[in-house]
Amino acid sequence: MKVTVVGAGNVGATVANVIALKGFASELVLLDIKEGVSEGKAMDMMQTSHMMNFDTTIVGCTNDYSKTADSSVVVITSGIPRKPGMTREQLIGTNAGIVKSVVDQVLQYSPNAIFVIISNPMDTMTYLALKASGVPKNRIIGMGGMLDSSRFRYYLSQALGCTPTDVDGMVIGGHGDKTMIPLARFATYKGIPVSQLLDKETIDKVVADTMVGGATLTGLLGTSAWYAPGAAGATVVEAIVTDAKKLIPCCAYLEGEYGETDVCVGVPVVLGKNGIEKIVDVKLNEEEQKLFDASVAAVRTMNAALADVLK
Ligand SMILES: NC(=O)C1=CN([C@@H]2O[C@H](COP(=O)(O)OP(=O)(O)OC[C@H]3O[C@@H](n4cnc5c(N)ncnc54)[C@H](O)[C@@H]3O)[C@@H](O)[C@H]2O)C=CC1
Ligand SMILES: O=C([O-])CC(=O)C(=O)O
Repeated sequence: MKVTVVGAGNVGATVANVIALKGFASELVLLDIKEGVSEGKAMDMMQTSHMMNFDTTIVGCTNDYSKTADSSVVVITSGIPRKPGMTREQLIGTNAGIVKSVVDQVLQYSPNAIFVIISNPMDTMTYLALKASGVPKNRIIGMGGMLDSSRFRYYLSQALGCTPTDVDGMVIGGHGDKTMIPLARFATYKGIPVSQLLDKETIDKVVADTMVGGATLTGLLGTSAWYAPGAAGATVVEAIVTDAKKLIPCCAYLEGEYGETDVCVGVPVVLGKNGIEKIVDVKLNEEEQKLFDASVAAVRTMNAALADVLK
């Protein structure tokens, strides 16, 4: 299957590299507007193929959408990242125009593509991609929850003194410093509820650290993170391309689920060859539902800023 990644910066190049290493795509196209960068990164990755044992053909191109024709999945990472002290929401002014123009151009050559939106503010960019394109809702997926859940598992493992692979946990809601909802009530260590192993104060700190996980890395790196975001993007693509029916929290368009309509926000979904094949409506308790409603309200406020782009 052919996969395209638009934006060959930190996140896009990492998504591409992890997809190649995983070996599930036959062809991978990397596209950027910066002359030569995609071509150079594609060539550099291809020169690792015999060492890393993958057979994916990676092609780089400078803004040539004909090379992306007939892609099954298109990942959008184009746009600016935040700098220390900024919120993701502050990127909307620049990124909305970029994301809309990329979606339009992709559709000219891949009318049946499934989109995975990564550019920030991701929930609003996902809503924009859906509204601007008219593509059915199952084919527009925002990536945030996979990454946030992975960070949640990491912080839980640090608190438990174990490996993150022994921990399960999910983050829903918006992909923002204040809108994320790590579902501590459902988090487990090898099936044991973490509430039996960690005190409330420790769990509260894990939740707070998870919510600002991206901001913490931005403070350390001077730009936002890419290894975990890249791996998370590739994991979402893998579930679609391999028709894996995996349950992964993703940003999805809601039409009544969780009591919300006309908004894209993070919820657990089943991913397969049709993109979002099912939204799993988890029974939230009163406190979690309140957090979810507040998260959706914040995302809606952000979406209102799209009025001009969507005209
Ligand atoms: N949803 C999520 O979980 C995450 C989202 N992000 C977001 O992903 C985006 C990319 O981040 P980075 O890769 O770190 O930034 P970056 O600056 O390293 O790369 C962005 C790339 O997009 C390219 N670009 C800009 N306009 C373009 C256009 N019209 N067409 C094609 N390419 C274009 C740039 O030339 C650049 O190479 C940011 O908006 C960031 O906030 C980052 C991490 C996680
Ligand atoms: O923090 C950022 O701006 C980038 C991002 O979405 C993340 O790493 O979670």
